[in-house]
Amino acid sequence: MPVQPAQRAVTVRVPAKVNVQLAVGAPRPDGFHDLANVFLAVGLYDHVTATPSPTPGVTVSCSGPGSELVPLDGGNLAVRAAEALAGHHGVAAAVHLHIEKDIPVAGGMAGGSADAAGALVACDALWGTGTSRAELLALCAELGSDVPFSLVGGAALGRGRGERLTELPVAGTFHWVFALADGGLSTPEVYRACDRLRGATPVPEPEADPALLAALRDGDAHALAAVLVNDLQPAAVELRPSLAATLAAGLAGGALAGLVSGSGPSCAFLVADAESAELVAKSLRASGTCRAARVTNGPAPGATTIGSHA
Ligand SMILES: C[C@@](CO)(OP(=O)(O)O)[C@H](O)COP(=O)(O)OP(=O)(O)OC[C@H]1O[C@@H](n2ccc(N)nc2=O)[C@H](O)[C@@H]1O
Ligand SMILES: Nc1ncnc2c1ncn2[C@@H]1O[C@H](COP(=O)(O)OP(=O)(O)O)[C@@H](O)[C@H]1O
Repeated sequence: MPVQPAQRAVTVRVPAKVNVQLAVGAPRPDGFHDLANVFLAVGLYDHVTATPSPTPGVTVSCSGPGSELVPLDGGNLAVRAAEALAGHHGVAAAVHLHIEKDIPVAGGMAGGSADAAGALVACDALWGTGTSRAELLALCAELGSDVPFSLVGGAALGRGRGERLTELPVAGTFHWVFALADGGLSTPEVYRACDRLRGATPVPEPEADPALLAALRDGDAHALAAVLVNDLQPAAVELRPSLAATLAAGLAGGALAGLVSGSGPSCAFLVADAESAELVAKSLRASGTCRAARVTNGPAPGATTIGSHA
């Protein structure tokens, strides 16, 4: 039976992520790095709404914190996603995307990737193109290394440049506090700084840590805290030395462990429970070492359609 297109606007909710392990290999000839990237989706969300447009093409608007930093042209990853889906199916795109931001922009929490995954799912429903999960994942991987995970959510190990996913079992809920920083860090610049800091030191093949996978599977926050690791952290801290004080403030405030989230500059603190999360967030706010502190938890679901509306 042909898929019936939705006539009205479609809204999709998409989560942020933290990398609980980010093992980075040597640079590849194509400029990317092979990774063992253990993603955990957390409950800070952007919302992407796709509305039929009377004129051909893809337009975008954005609201919420940091929206002034989001490009509103073809450089927007959500616009590229809608264009890629239209191209894949040979349909003419005529859509307006609205992004309601809550994921910090350029914060190492995959906000642009989330918006791309959200736009794919929203446009697919709006256009009734019935794209299979496998096709969606392939489109995601073309858009960016982190985009497949934004679609899938939960927890997953990303191999290759992070786009080849194996979903991971997780028991229970892990509680987190994110310390948000003013301004962003450029992902390519952080990878370049990582290479520079390593110099001629031989770089081992990145491998997922079995103890970390077991901690996720067992829902053991103390065990996870002992093995959190981000190979990009020294580079992020070198580019933004103030992150050292942020990391120290979270630990002094009672976090089990802290690390830079992906390429930064957001810092993620794993805490024992929801009550400790509030205390650590309060302590971080009082420390003056971050712009804001947000309490959340994971795993969170991936891109989820939350409604079709007028
Ligand atoms: C570091 C991570 C950790 O999950 O995320 P963020 O913290 O930035 O969100 C990712 O590897 C970012 O993934 P994403 O932001 O999708 O990167 P892409 O658009 O694919 O690539 C942007 C640039 O980052 C570098 N890059 C990215 C992925 C990778 N495995 N190796 C790289 O060297 C390359 O310089 C590339 O040109
Ligand atoms: N929809 C989008 N939301 C946020 N940033 C976007 C978007 N589309 C493109 N960008 C660009 O991507 C850069 C990285 O943003 P983001 O994905 O939020 O951070 P990170 O790569 O650190 O996780 C931004 O500086 C911005 O120029």
